Amino acid sequence: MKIGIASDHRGYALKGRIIALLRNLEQETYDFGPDTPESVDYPDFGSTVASAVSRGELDRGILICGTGMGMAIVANKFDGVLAAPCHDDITAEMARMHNDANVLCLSSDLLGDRLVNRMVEIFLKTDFEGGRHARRIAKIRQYEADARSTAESRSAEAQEV
Ligand SMILES: O=C(CO)[C@H](O)[C@H](O)[C@H](O)COP(=O)(O)O
Repeated sequence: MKIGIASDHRGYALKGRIIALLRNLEQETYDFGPDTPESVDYPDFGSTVASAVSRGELDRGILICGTGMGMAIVANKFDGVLAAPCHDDITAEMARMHNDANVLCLSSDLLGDRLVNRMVEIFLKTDFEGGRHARRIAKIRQYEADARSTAESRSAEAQEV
């Protein structure tokens, strides 16, 4: 699986540990930064992984900030991205089974290393259940398509001034 990972400064150390885990699991892993633990803004790094997932260049993304919430908020702005801030093995499993999440958002401040390892493995190996859940995801995709076509028609209406 092609997996992209990024963090902010708070998630920098955990990013390194997850990259080592992904390599052990023989996943094709791409580090989207940052390269140092200096303070950065999570939208700058979350957006790089989210846009690559949106373009179909990555199968999955993993984003880490202090709580996981900022990364989830930014990642969900990108078409086709279903980013889930998960807190334990159950939310990681449900994010895949029911929500077909393609981006896992983790908290560096609140989760222990063993739990994070378990969550990452669950996130990678759990299949989407489909069925009634596919109908619900299709509705979310429709909202994205509607927003896209509204934006496109507004820009088509724009007059030169
Ligand atoms: O986005 C967040 C809140 O959900 C993250 O926890 C960030 O890592 C945090 O806001 C960064 O804050 P800092 O005080 O600049 O370290």
